[in-house]
Amino acid sequence: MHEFTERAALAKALSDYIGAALAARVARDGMASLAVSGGRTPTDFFEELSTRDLPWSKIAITLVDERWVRETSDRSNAALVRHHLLRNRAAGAKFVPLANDAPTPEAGLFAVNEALEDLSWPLAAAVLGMGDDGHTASFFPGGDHLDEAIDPAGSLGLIPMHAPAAGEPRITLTLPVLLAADALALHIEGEGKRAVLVKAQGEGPATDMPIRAVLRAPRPLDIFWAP
Ligand SMILES: O=C1O[C@H](COP(=O)(O)O)[C@@H](O)[C@H](O)[C@H]1O
Repeated sequence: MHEFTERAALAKALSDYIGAALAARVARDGMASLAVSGGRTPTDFFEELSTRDLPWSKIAITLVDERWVRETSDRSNAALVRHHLLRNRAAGAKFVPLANDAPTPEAGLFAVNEALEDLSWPLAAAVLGMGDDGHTASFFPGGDHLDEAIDPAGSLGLIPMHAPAAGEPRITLTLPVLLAADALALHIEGEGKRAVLVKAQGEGPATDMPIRAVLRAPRPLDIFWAP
């Protein structure tokens, strides 16, 4: 657990952490991939990371999950990445969105999977967020494909998700893909999210608070929190 008194300090430390993972993978393989979350939390982190001196032309960025909306929607995680991360030095990175013009995630799944083949796998780094209901990525309580998505031995890398609290249809990377990342971070801010984290660290089914599937995985998870 990395705790900060200021959100700006968190953004710098998380950028150091992710930047180191990306640089190490580029040094080893000549390329690296990063998956980031959407929502409201990552804006400051994205803007800080975008200024870092990294080999961006060798780095591909995708999302951990996406709402199945057009990029003109203010709900689009891809739009958030384009506005706040793919700028400054990071403007040279390749971006592979998780949504396309198909009417549903099921209809668009094949094309997204094909586009993701351009990334280098496993991910060098993944940054997760967490909702107040304990969802992470689009692993929502009550999700129609939740069991498959959080199966650590599952064979799928990308899966559609429909859930009562999700707002719109979703598409998400699955747990095994996220757990395979060289560096895995959970980025949360505010006292409310900290209380949700403490609750998730207690007992109970992972399907009630799907972040538990990550917290209980046998691999390191770096949690970044600021008030
Ligand atoms: O819907 C989503 O929510 C979570 C949490 O978002 P936040 O607004 O509470 O930061 C996010 O991690 C996920 O990527 C997004 O699709």
